[in-house]
Amino acid sequence: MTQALLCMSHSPLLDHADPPDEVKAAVEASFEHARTFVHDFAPDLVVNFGPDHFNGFFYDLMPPFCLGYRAHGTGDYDSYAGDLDVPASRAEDLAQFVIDRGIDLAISRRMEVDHGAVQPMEILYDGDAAAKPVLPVFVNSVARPFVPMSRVRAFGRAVGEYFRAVDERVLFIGSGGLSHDPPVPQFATATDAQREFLTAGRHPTAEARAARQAGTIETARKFAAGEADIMDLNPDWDREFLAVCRSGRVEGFDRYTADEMDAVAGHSSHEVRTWVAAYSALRACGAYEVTYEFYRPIREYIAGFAVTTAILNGG
Ligand SMILES: O=C(O)/C=C/c1cccc(O)c1O
Ligand SMILES: [Fe+2]
Repeated sequence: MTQALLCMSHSPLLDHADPPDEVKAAVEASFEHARTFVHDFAPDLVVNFGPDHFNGFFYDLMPPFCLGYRAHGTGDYDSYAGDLDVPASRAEDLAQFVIDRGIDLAISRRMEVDHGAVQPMEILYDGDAAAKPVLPVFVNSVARPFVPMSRVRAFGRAVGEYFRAVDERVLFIGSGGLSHDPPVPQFATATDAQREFLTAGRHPTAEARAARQAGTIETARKFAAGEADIMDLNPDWDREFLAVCRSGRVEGFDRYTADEMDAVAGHSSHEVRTWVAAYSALRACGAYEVTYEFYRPIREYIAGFAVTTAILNGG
């Protein structure tokens, strides 16, 4: 009975942008480290805290957290398109446990997950996000209103408490960029057409999907060339966030507020909520130590890009 953690940034631009060779090599080395860590740990089960970018979750019904009893990859940006291997009765059991602890967790019997959720599993398992049994956990990271970070922490803690006494090797994954501000529309500033998409844009046409993706790819190209009008990455903010992860004092996450994150780290910096949930889950299992940390601000990927691993002390 043991637990471990892998938190990493994702970017749909990994295969659609061309950073300098040295950057690509450094990122690939961090992925190789993650693979070795996870393969050595050999999890029986993965708990995957992931965001969504208006591919699976829309404003017609937007929960702060949702556990999938079944899940299917949307295949956006050529990401994994297929069913995940979700142990449904396990998911039902976890949901009841978490709800009994006062967390209003939503559930889905037909969840759709996008690149943000599946990319770590794809990187770990040679493109196969169904390679391991996984409990897919959506953490709202792009669509206001956001719950306070203390609630994300409480949610992660409840998930961790469930696994503390379980006789299995459990890997908590958190998937999200640190500071970044990709061109995902905000409801408050969106056009009517964008608002309709944000509310009910599920299953777009191939043309609509291609246009969206081409827009992001072009923004990334311009951002790397210093020509895009999106907010810059914030390496200082990223390093401070990583320091809280490293400290083991997960209460330190509570000081992050949505308004300040938007202002200094970009509208998608909320993806660190997946990290907060994952680190809080691990902390609920015991004191931990961060065993690996990689960080680069990478404009080509529109991401403060980090990879960390952690194990329980003495683990
Ligand atoms: O969903 C999109 O169109 C863009 C997503 C994106 C871009 C850059 C970094 C990320 O973490 C993303 O999810
Ligand atoms: Fe993302």
